[in-house]
Amino acid sequence: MTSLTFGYRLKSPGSGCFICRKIFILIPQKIIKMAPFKIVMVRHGESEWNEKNLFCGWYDANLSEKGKQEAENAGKALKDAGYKFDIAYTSVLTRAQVTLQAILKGIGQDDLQTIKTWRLNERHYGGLTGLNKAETAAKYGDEQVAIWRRSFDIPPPPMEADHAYYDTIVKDPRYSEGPTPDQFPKFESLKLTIERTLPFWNETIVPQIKAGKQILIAAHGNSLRGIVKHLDQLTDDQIMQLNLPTGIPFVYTLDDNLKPIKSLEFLGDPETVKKAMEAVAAQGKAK
Ligand SMILES: O=C(O)[C@H](O)COP(=O)(O)O
Repeated sequence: MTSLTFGYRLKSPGSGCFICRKIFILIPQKIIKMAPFKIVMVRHGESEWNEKNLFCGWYDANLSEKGKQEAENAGKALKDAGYKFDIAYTSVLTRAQVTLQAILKGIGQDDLQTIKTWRLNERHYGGLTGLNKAETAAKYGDEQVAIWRRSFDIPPPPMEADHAYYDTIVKDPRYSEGPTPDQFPKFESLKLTIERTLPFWNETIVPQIKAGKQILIAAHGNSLRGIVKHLDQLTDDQIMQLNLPTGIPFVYTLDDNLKPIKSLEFLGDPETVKKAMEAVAAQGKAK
């Protein structure tokens, strides 16, 4: 059944009152209008490796104490704004999943259907994984680190088989169902990240949006930057400027063609969001 929806919907189609259900049934298909759609995304809370300022990528860092608090706050912000979801998507990495669980607990939806996929993982930081970002900038220069962190298509150096975290990542059983060995990255630029995130967005998430589902995605700084670039059709230069803060949910309002009517609306005080974004940008500068 399809619902007639203008503005923000708090319940899934058909879950409303008897009269509303009747209206859904009686409205002829051709005048049914679904848009605007809303989708909520959130970067995980601060991880223990964010706290230590280490390139993390596919290393499975836990949330720091601050990150757990951020995740709880994100749940509170969504609860206060009245959000309920029909389905959630996250990566296979702990920091995103724990953030999602804290949010779902906060909004009273602990048991929400959740899909986990490696395609929403953080970008793979290759040979930089485990290095301190400020120390790397001191060694190679702020400019080089900015290129590694934020250029669209220049990747970091590969993670070779003798890298300290190679086995931990490549042999991790969570990847037994994918990526396949030839898909398994040794490094990723944002461009490469988008190449594995976008098929999941298009094939799995888009049909759910179009079906009128309320969706929450808890993922990572760069997998989400890829989705933002795609939605807002940002140029390769424009996306370089975007730094997503940890643990602050943001909302996209999309039209029938899934073009943004409103982009990146953070559920947070603008000054706090601005400072958090600046702090992320500054992580790659030598002290
Ligand atoms: O993987 C990481 O190190 C971070 O989660 C994202 O890092 P970045 O902001 O340096 O791209």
